Amino acid sequence: MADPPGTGADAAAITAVLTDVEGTTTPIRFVHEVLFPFARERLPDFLRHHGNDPEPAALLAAVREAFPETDPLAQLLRWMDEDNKATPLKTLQGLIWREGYRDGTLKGRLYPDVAPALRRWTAGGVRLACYSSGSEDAQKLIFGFSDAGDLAPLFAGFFDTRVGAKRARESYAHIAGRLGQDPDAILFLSDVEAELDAAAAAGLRTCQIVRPADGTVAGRNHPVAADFDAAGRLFFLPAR
Ligand SMILES: CSCCC(=O)C(=O)COP(=O)(O)O
Ligand SMILES: [Mg+2]
Repeated sequence: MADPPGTGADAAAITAVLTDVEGTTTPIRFVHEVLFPFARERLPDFLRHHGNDPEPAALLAAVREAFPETDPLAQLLRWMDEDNKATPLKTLQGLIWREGYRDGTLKGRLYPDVAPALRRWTAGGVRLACYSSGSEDAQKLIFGFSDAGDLAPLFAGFFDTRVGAKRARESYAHIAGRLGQDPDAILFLSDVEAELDAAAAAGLRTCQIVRPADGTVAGRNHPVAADFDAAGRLFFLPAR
């Protein structure tokens, strides 16, 4: 049987892996049942205590500018209800999670295949980067305070919605430029087909991670792997 497109021994070597978080490295339930409620519960108190600190104040100003008629706290809570990926909300969530990771209340949850694969791939010379709607800080925290130890030093880059939307081709072209890699030497791993379509349109190689525990449905347009071990085998990533 033919190899799926972009895979197989004759395909160009992968020199960088770009990974999504929710549904790819991390169970969707952890994000929606632990991280999001944690930030929602603490948001009013956080703004009371830190609303005048420079970073939160600038984020509140951005919310006010976008919705001058609405109380910023109400707008942030509405975005949370909608799982809206608005940059000020995602940045504030990261600031609130930081307190939880640092005081030991939160620990970043990763699927068990993720940390060993990331260690193998980077030890074998592959550059690793993350692209999530969660803020750059939130990404550093989930990998830095993960249940498999501090994995943040394995990453050469963290990218969030400030580079653009995850379903936009231009975002992936921008990330390839920032990583200094040819797009077709970068493998993007995600559970979401629309994100993979955008990455493929920018010339990146793609693999859909279809985690049974997350109920991900396999699409038709991209090679599919059930976990990082299978993705590594499909794309000849370093195996030891
Ligand atoms: C970086 S951990 C928090 C993830 C998050 O806030 C989120 O919205 C999930 O977005 P993703 O792009 O990783 O699906
Ligand atoms: Mg995802």
